[in-house]
Amino acid sequence: MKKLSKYCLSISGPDFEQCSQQLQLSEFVELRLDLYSLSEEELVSLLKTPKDYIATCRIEDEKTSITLLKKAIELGANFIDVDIRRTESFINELREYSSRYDCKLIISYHNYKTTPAKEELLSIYDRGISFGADIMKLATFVNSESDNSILLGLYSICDNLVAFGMGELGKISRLASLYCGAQFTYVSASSTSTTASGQYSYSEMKNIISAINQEQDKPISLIGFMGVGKTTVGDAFAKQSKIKFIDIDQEIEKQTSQSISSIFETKGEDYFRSLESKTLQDVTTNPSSVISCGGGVITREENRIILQEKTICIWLKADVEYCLNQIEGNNRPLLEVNDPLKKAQDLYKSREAFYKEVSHIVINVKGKSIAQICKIINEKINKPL
Ligand SMILES: Nc1ncnc2c1ncn2[C@@H]1O[C@H](COP(=O)(O)OP(=O)(O)OP(=O)(O)O)[C@@H](O)[C@H]1O
Ligand SMILES: O=C(O)C1=C[C@@H](O)[C@@H](O)[C@H](O)C1
Ligand SMILES: [Mg+2]
Repeated sequence: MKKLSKYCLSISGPDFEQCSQQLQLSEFVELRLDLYSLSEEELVSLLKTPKDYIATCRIEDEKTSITLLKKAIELGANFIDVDIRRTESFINELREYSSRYDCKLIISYHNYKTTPAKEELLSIYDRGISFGADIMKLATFVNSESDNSILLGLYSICDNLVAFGMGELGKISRLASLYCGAQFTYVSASSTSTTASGQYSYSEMKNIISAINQEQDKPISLIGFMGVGKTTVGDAFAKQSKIKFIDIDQEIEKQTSQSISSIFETKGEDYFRSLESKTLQDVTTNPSSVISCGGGVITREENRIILQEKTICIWLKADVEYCLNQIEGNNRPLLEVNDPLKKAQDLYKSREAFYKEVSHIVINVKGKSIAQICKIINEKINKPL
């Protein structure tokens, strides 16, 4: 089956004109056959839509519902939605009929009053799957924040699940479900044409998700103490993700044709810090990149603001001994003193709070291979959509 849109627009109708108008808004829709008043001809025209759709019919009378859903299956429904409270023969007949076509079965459970306990929801889920559901849908009324946690927590245990809360308090779960593993979420054509309580409108949901994606479309920056692995991990992660790698120290060396040590020696730390700030400012405009920073980048406030606001900032964290051990034999200008361990400890102490303040993600790297660190980065920044 081709990839479906994540937003299933539930068409409220009720007449043909309204249905047709709402249908224009999305590539994936739910046709609520119980909500419309259509002529036979209009119904057939609707069911023949080239859009992807779920056919749902909540008319009590099982004979009428079966006739309508079978028609939808024949005319191109991608899914039919059947309530778990229907008789077994109803579910079996439709499962058998849909399997003859390219149509999947959603078995749905609704509770318009409350969200049952996790164990009860799991047993309903199991029952739906044992009836042959391709997707099990759980929609329950949310009366408290913990109800949202119950619903969203099911995603870590159940596959092929679409679970979300109804009502105002449950609204956020309709969005969050996409980030937990739901294949799609239901939206309405507008705030006045919802088919269930708490639905976002299609445009509202798209705007929120596009804002979240934009927020995630920032370069990744790696910060942390000298020798912790920023350059090595950054380079490896960029190669693996096929995105650009920029190392601020290397960038400065390229631009000045001078080594970092030599800049420190001839022009001093302040001069180096200004070059570092300018370079950071320039390179953070590239969204698809990994930027490895120098260990002291967070000492300037202007840099901290950039890292925090314009990048997804990852602190590679380890103790000073680990870091020094990694750079043994390599010169770092700030550590060319009589007692490098003491100097490094003092530097670390003065910087630790800044690393913490600026970073959005912290990774303890001690004892982890470069590949393991890259895997963790991938998991932590993974974009759901
Ligand atoms: N997780 C790791 N496992 C094994 N070796 C590592 C790991 N991380 C870094 N190294 C090694 O440690 C050394 C220092 O790493 P790297 O130069 O990437 O640190 P850095 O954080 O960029 O330091 P600086 O702030 O001084 O630029 C390198 O030789 C690198 O190969
Ligand atoms: O910790 C620091 O202040 C530094 C770290 C290195 O990456 C270089 O940027 C330079 O040695 C300064
Ligand atoms: Mg480095």
